[in-house]
Amino acid sequence: MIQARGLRKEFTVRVKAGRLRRHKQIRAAVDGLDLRVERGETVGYIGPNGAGKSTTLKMLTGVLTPSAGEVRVCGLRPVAQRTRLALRIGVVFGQRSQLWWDLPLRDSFDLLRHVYRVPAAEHAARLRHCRALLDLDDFLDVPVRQLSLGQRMRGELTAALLHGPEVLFLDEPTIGLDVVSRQAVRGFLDELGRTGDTTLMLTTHDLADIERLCPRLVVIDHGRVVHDGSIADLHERYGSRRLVVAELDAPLPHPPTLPGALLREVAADGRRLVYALESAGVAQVVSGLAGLASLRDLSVVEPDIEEVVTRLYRTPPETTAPAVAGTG
Ligand SMILES: Nc1ncnc2c1ncn2[C@@H]1O[C@H](COP(=O)(O)OP(=O)(O)OP(=O)(O)O)[C@@H](O)[C@H]1O
Repeated sequence: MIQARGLRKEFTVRVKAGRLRRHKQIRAAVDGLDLRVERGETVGYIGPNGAGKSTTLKMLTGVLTPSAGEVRVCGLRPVAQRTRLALRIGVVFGQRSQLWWDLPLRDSFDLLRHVYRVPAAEHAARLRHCRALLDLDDFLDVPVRQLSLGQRMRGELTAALLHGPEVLFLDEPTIGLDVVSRQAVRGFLDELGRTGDTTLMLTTHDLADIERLCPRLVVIDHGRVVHDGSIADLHERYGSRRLVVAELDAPLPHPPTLPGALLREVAADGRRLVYALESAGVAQVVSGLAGLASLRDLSVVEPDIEEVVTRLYRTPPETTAPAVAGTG
């Protein structure tokens, strides 16, 4: 559904060269991007501020003309075939609206039916589905300008889906939303992704979005892909470890050394030990500990996505290991 090869976008910027002088410099916001996304995939497209995510989405949706490289979405060239492409994709850019500001949401949806020439029955069925899942009924008759951000975002999602797009692009769909709206939007996208009919590509800074929605993560930095794979691949690559946390009835004279596990932490009173699993499994560590001490409580802590993403963003792109191969 999405294919990009050597995709590049340069911008000319003016940089300071002395007290009053400025000279022009060309900067690549996207620098040779290769990407292939299959039908029905959900891809999280993440990276630090200024990495080139929005610029990529703008090239994929035909808003920006690439400086170099090839790109196809639904087999179409986004800029040259923008009108045809618009019928096959949906776009939700958090900062922009595709709704009519002074009209009630319901009327915006109706207008979109005419813009996209969607048969009435199809339109009604999709709208029914979105109304139910996104709880739109309370504010369907309210002018868009009076909606809260969360209500508007639910309206934007509906608007983007009423013509039955094959690919949905979302730029920060949960930014600025309260907890309830965020959960509603996330749950809706999760369901949409699971049905497998719609290909989803979303940018986000919200790690909960990533964990809930994205079986595949493409991470970019300075316009280049630095990781393409699952969250598990990311943990693997950065050596994230599951932790076994043991609470003891009484402290041991020396915290035990266990094969295949690294002692990470001992609480001041010696009753709480934290082991990071290396080659050992949970069962091995637990039975090792149980043979040496009386255990009060045990828990296993999964590796933290925030920690691994922080480490990934801090690693300069030149020194980042080659990307893990994604699907296709
Ligand atoms: N129209 C423009 N003119 C000049 N530079 C631009 C333009 N648009 C983007 N850039 C630059 O390109 C780089 C990538 O910007 P982009 O908006 O794609 O990043 P992003 O990954 O979406 O960032 P964020 O997470 O902050 O939204 C940035 O350095 C930005 O300043």
